[in-house]
Amino acid sequence: MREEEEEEKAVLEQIFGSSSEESDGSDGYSDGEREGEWEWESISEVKGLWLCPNFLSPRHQSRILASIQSQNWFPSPSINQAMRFGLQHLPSWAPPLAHSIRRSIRLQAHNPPPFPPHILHREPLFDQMIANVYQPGEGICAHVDLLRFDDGIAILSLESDCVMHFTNASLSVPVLLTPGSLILMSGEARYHWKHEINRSPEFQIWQGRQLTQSKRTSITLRKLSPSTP
Ligand SMILES: O=C(O)CCC(=O)C(=O)O
Ligand SMILES: [Fe+2]
Repeated sequence: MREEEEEEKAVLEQIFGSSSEESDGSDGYSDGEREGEWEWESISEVKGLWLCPNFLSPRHQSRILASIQSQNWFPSPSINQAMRFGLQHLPSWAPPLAHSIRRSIRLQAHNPPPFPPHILHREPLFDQMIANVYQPGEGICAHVDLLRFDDGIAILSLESDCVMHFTNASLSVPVLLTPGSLILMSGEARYHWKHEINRSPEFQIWQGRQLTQSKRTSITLRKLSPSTP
């Protein structure tokens, strides 16, 4: 095994556990420890929006955060975003994460599934990543992701709870994003609804409860549109 491959394997094992520990033995890496926790919920008001509240264990969340820190993606408070384009430039934990997303969807018999088959089976599932860091009070304005990105977007939340609102012309639908949760957007949710996080008050309210704000990190995984030059 080449040196880089060994290094890669070590990083993956550090983040996701060794394959002998957690592999199902059939299709490579599997986040075996988590499989019982994966429950996909459809957000019924927003077609194409799905939430898996316990996607990543606290241990796996910490390992991803430690990897981000060790690679110094955010060397100063003024830098709050890191982007990677191209499969070969994604962090080593991103492909296993994509694999787990696929596996979690295949394991559940939802109809329609959280990602439609043409997205679920594309290769690669994602080739672009953006990591965002939000300090307390910071969020993101209502937007639809750029069309240079294809359908089928995943957002992993880390460190702090927040409420994300999905809005269209007449409705605003709040969704609680807890650390370790993952949302998937496709179709209408991706193209016809805006998403936004307003943390400008010192707290957000979820079902009458105040959510304490602290630093939040999110990882958005997308696929570049085929037409992108
Ligand atoms: O931080 C988030 O959860 C959302 C990020 C987002 O919407 C984006 O990067 O387009
Ligand atoms: Fe977005």
